[in-house]
Amino acid sequence: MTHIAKQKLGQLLIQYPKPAGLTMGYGTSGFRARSDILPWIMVRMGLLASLRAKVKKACVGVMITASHNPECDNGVKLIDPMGEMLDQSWEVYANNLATFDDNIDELWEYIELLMNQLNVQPQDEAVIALAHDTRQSSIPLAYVIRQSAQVLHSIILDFDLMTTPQLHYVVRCYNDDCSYGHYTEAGYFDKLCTAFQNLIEMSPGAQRPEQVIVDAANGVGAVKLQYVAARLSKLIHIDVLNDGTQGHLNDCCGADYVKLLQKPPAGIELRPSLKYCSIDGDADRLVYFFINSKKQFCMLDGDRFSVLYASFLHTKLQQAKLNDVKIGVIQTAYANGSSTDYLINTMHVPVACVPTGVKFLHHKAQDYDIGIYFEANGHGTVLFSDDIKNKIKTAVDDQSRTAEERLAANQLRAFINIINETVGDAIADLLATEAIFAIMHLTIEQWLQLYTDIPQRQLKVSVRDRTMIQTTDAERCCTAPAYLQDRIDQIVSKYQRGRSFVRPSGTEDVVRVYAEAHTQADADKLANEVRLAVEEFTR
Ligand SMILES: CC(=O)N[C@H]1[C@@H](OP(=O)(O)O)O[C@H](CO)[C@@H](O)[C@@H]1O
Ligand SMILES: [Mg+2]
Repeated sequence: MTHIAKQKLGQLLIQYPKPAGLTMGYGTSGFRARSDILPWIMVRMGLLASLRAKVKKACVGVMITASHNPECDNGVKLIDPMGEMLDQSWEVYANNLATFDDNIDELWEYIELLMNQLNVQPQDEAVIALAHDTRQSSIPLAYVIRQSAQVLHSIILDFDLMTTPQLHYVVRCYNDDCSYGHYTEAGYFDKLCTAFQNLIEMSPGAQRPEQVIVDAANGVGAVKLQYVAARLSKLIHIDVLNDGTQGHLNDCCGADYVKLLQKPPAGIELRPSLKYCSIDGDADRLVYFFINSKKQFCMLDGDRFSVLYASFLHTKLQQAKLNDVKIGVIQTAYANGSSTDYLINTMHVPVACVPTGVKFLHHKAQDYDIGIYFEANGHGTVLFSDDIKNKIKTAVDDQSRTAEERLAANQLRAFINIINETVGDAIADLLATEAIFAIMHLTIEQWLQLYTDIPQRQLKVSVRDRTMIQTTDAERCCTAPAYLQDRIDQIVSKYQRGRSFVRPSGTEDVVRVYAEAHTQADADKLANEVRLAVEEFTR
């Protein structure tokens, strides 16, 4: 049996050779690169997913996507049984597997060593949930995963075309005996749409949600949103633009484009008093935007969702008389300084700062009864502890409570069911936000007015070797190259409300520069000065 498995793997190594001299690492969001150089890494990841599933005796997910990257790129990320990102300790195995060339004896020896260490057998059961985005390269890459996972006798559940958060959701449901929902796409839509409808219908005086126009980045989210739009058409008017019928994936559109360039997607003429959103290529990010009466472009990013959700949840907890609930917001260094200030000093909500990457935010959010996490780019969700879920459920059924208290508890329960707790989910976040607008009678302008962003600028710098840049303190302080941080401090000190940091990207071959200052001109100037310093120190 082992002999046949080794032989099959040997054939895959010949069929999908590793390009000479190529090194790759499991970054912020798995492996990502130009799609034509990826098949060999899929061979390794099919094996890794199988081993993980055997060890956990549970289904694990494999998602083929490069999210907001250009269409020519692709990538692969693994999903752990509870719908979380792959445990960090396993990134080491991913990286080790990626170092092997196409020598079958050496690779097989390592696989056997791992199986020994992990105490699993090739014939142990393994179930892998596989899905992909709309990229042309995705289906062939998913096929390589399938072939390689079968070497170790894995069973493949093929979910075909899905958003990343949908796959996280179905993996969780499959392993959770469906207590989180049914492990199908229909189950996913059912849970979210029913909860949205319940929340609106149970809330007296809720306004009918206003029309929302969504730029779907020409990606997988377009198809899925169209389904939601049709299903909820009596309650909310969702229009989908950039639906993939004409433009290219993420090309001058999508959440990353809008957030980074702080302008609307190309070709969309914004009309006053309408509200717009952009999602990204795998539909796990969301940003809102509109044009104000002065014809200025206004954008609401991930930081704004944290504030909105914290405020809604806080209000409902108070109305439900559920006290002593530990709410916290988790941000990264990219969060606008004004949002952090508003959360801490106006809303009195504790804020934690962690390194970039959803895995860090998600992990930290588990420390709270209600942990709200968002990256500034619009990726985020809310985690509710079992304890708070039980308290809310008990409050709903508690006849000794007033009708108002029970209603608030019921609204919380419906809100929890809209949210995809496994990972940030653009569709879930859109429905949650629209429900809050309707219940709280809030307009997008009022949401924006809660605080004023400090002007900011992000730049990408191409350097010889981005790993020369090392950081600490949730990436806010640079430890290498020596004296670069001193230089940054010196530059920042010249600017009113200045703040800046640099870090190597985990998904692109660039160093990212972030800068904030009192005016946009100053933020641009500060970012540029820091860029020059990075170039000088990495020459
Ligand atoms: C500044 C920024 O937005 N960085 C993004 C980006 O990571 P980088 O490591 O910065 O390339 O892609 C990640 C995956 O989508 C996302 O988690 C992260 O927030
Ligand atoms: Mg994404």
